[in-house]
Amino acid sequence: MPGLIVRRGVALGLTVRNGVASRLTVRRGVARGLTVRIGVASGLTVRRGGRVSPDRPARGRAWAVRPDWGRVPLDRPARGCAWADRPEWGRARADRLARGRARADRPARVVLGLTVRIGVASGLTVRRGGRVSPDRPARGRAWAVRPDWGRVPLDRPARGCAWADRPEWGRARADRLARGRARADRPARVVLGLTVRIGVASGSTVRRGGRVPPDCPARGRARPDCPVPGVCSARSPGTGDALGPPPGTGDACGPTGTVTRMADTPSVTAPVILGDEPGSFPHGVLAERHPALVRQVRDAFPFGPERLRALDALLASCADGVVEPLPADADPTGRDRDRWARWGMDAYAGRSWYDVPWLWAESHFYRRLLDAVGYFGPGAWQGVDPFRPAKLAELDAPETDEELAALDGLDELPTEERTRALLHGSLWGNRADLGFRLSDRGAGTEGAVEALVADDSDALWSLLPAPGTGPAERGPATLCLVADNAGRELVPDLLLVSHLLAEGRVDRAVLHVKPYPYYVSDATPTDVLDALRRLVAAGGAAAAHGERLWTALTDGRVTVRAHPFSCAPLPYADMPDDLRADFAAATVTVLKGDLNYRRLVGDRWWPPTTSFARVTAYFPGPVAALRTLKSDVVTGLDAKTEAALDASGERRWRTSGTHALIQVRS
Ligand SMILES: O=P(O)(O)OC[C@H]1O[C@](O)(CO)[C@@H](O)[C@@H]1O
Repeated sequence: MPGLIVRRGVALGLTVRNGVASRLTVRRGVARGLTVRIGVASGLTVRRGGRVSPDRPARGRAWAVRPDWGRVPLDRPARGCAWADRPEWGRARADRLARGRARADRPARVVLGLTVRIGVASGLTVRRGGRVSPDRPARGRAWAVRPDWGRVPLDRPARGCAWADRPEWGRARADRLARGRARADRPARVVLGLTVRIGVASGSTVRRGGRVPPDCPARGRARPDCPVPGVCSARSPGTGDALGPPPGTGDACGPTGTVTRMADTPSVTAPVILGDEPGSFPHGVLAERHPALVRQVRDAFPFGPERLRALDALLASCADGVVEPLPADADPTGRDRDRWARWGMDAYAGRSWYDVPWLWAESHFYRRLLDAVGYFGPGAWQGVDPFRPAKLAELDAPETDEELAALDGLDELPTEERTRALLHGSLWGNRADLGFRLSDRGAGTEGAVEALVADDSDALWSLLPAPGTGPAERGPATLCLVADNAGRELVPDLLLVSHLLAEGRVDRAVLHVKPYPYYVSDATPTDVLDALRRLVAAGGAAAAHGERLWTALTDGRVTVRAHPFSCAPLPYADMPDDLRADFAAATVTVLKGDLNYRRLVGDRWWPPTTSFARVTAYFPGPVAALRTLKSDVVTGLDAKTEAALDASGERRWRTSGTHALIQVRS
């Protein structure tokens, strides 16, 4: 219903947090501060499509008011009445003060806000080694104490005694509460901290336009009978794609245009990972890896002036610019532009690459890179995979020869061991990722903790029929394997499929690959053919697998699918109906790799002990993840494993690819 919504509210909150962590320098200090911020902002956002995500200030929870000029992104106020309010004049950024309910405050048109903050912080930091500047914190200036377990990055407290304190258990993040003196608090190893927060926030939001559920605007508090987190426009016929809820939230549109949580999706959620924290892994991917990739592709082909200009423009944009709509010539059919519009382009165009969900930004980068090289044509470069030379080089590498030759020895092993070896080959094959190698020079260090941080392989095997039982006795068993990288990952994936077919543990396999080159080495149909040829040409046991797969492809027991959603910048919770039906029909769906994992659980700052089964409850059938850890998101760890990883001193255990997991939801 088009309309006007006015919201007002006041929230009071008190948070007391404390923590102790251990190792290394000693700093002591007490800071007291009082900040009063008053902001008035007005801005105008023009959107097409009229989608409005209403505010969801839950009962008893504070919410954020952000007086930004112009663009207003997500506010995610903390659980337990912390609040977020950052009156940045200029580029608006997301506040992620703590885990908790997310609230989208996007299409705000006029925002008035008043925040009073009172803070007391005291702390003790112990450091060994490293460089310590004892003269800061200076008298009269507050500084931040952050009782984080694990990595402690930059704190930049505000001028005039503002203070930042964000006791996240898990990965610490930068606080950039305001411009002002920065102070590096990095290699702290022992941190004791106590934080008291007292907050009062009041604000009002006025919105015009869009579709607003009339029963939801709360006064002071949201009404408990107002569970609708977003409003949908009509479904786009034939695509199955949902329109309406903020892209990447995991919400979906029901057929009537109302928003529903995906069935069984846990109501508790966590902040979406963004790339806006200098020094963080996602930021490094956007700020360093992407420009490096553009340069690499630029040097690898004899592109003409037009392509070179496009690559240079992408180089300038991807590190410092904003997301731009797809140009008209990027997609002669127009279909892809429509898809990207549904996948969030309208909401994100004009925003910094760093301020949109990291998954979205990263995925979109690859789409732009293909535009720049002329992949979508028309022209001589149409359909030329810019990553193919690297993929082929990997297939031809001596390491691949060695791995294929080792297959000959596998036949000696009992079936169970062979099955395990092939599963692990496929799992660890995920480390062979060309994009990842661009920046991961430190990977390879084995830590004190078991490399496999979760192992549900027994549960995986229990989903498949026992070897030797035929489909006549128990109905056909179908494996959906959602592949990840080509080359040295795809080869062991194919070997696993071939083995399971040979053992009679699956009768059919559907191999999902990407419709176009993506994340450097992700497998496309062409890469499947290259891998198959490589197997057949290798001789020995490898060739036998290659021939078995060849036959299975020709008789339909193995099929290859390249669904457009495989290159969508969204979580699987937003998958369209036809893909959902595919997964629903499978006996089990195995998702390979890091990117698929991010999309499966949602690319969010979950506490690592969050139940994998809960966050994947929306998935339409039994699902397994085989992944080496190459980005921050992780779920399903037991508390002991998490503690051991944090205590291990391997600061990059989430991102270095040294650890892996096999997780299953039956
Ligand atoms: O090939 P994979 O395992 O999906 O890994 C790709 C991953 O690599 C990264 O680009 C970083 O290593 C992540 O952003 C992404 O999730």
